Amino acid sequence: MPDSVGELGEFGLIGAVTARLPQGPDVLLGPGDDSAVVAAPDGRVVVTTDLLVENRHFRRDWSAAADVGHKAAAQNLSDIEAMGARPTSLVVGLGVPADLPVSWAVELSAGLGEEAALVGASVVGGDVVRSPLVVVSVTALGTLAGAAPVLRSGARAGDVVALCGRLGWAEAGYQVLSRGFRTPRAVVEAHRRPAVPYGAGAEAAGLGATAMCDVSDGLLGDLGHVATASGVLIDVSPSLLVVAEPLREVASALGADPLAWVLTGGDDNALVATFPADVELPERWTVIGSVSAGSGVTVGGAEYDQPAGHDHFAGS
Ligand SMILES: Nc1ncnc2c1ncn2[C@@H]1O[C@H](COP(=O)(O)OP(=O)(O)O)[C@@H](O)[C@H]1O
Ligand SMILES: Cc1ncc(C[n+]2csc(CCOP(=O)(O)OP(=O)(O)O)c2C)c(N)n1
Ligand SMILES: [Mg+2]
Repeated sequence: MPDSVGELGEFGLIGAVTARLPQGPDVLLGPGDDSAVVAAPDGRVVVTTDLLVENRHFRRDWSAAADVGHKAAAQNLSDIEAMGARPTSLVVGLGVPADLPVSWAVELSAGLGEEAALVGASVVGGDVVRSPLVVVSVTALGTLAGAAPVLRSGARAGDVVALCGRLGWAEAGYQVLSRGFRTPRAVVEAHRRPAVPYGAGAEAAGLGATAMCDVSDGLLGDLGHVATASGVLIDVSPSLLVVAEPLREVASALGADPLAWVLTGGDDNALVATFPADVELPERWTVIGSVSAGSGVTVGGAEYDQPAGHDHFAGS
């Protein structure tokens, strides 16, 4: 097989990336025709899209191709989870330079398929195009299986705020990678591949979550969207947040504040939801704050005076 995608050509590349994509039970027709066909017995489709651009979301010298595939899938699958839905399928728009090794594109595609398979979802189609940088545009479809979607707008005064998943890990990884280090491995891996708490979205919906979103830009920033959409004040209690040991270790080596990474670091794709106060939460959900009348997000009752999370156009 030729080494570069340019030598292989468009249709050779499509053949190579679709060769190893297992198809799950929701797929009626997978890759190969003009469109795919996916079952939606519920009569509604949950759909979301997120774009990953080389050097903005990942670097090829920091992440392997499979890591980028896992990340691109995870970032979209977590948005489906955040509606209280179950992901069923992904379609992938892939822009690649002509000199990209074929193996890189194939491993990226395999990473997408493997991450999707963690929730029983499948890559059902896509597109390839020549591009000066690697660009991965993923659209995810999901099903609510008869349930109501959990919106950002449903939080009510008196609710509790609960978190499922890790926060601050990817930011710690980004900080060490930015300084040319490759360890601690756990945080570097967290930057490369988010650990989405699959199934927790539908679980939260079943427990009566009133509002939910995934934390892609940073906890305070994303809770800000919930507070605004719901017309409430959300307070996060810093004493209820876990600052894991690897974060403390990295922060002390870099002279940084690990709590700031937990509060504002992006890329972890945890789920945060509000629930009526009498909810009984499974172990993987932790109460981290409360909802009251008012507006905005506070930390321990006080305004937070640093940027609340990632903004692609901040400082531009
Ligand atoms: N270019 C766009 N055209 C239409 N809707 C968009 C566009 N970009 C973002 N949105 C919508 O705005 C909302 C917020 O987007 P974003 O912050 O990217 O959400 P998320 O963090 O869940 O990916 C989403 O509902 C998204 O679909
Ligand atoms: C090379 C590199 N630089 C910086 C970052 C940090 N970063 C880039 S985008 C982002 C936030 C999440 O991405 P976005 O496109 O805003 O996703 P969405 O909120 O739409 O899901 C973060 C923390 C990174 N992951 N990789
Ligand atoms: Mg988005």
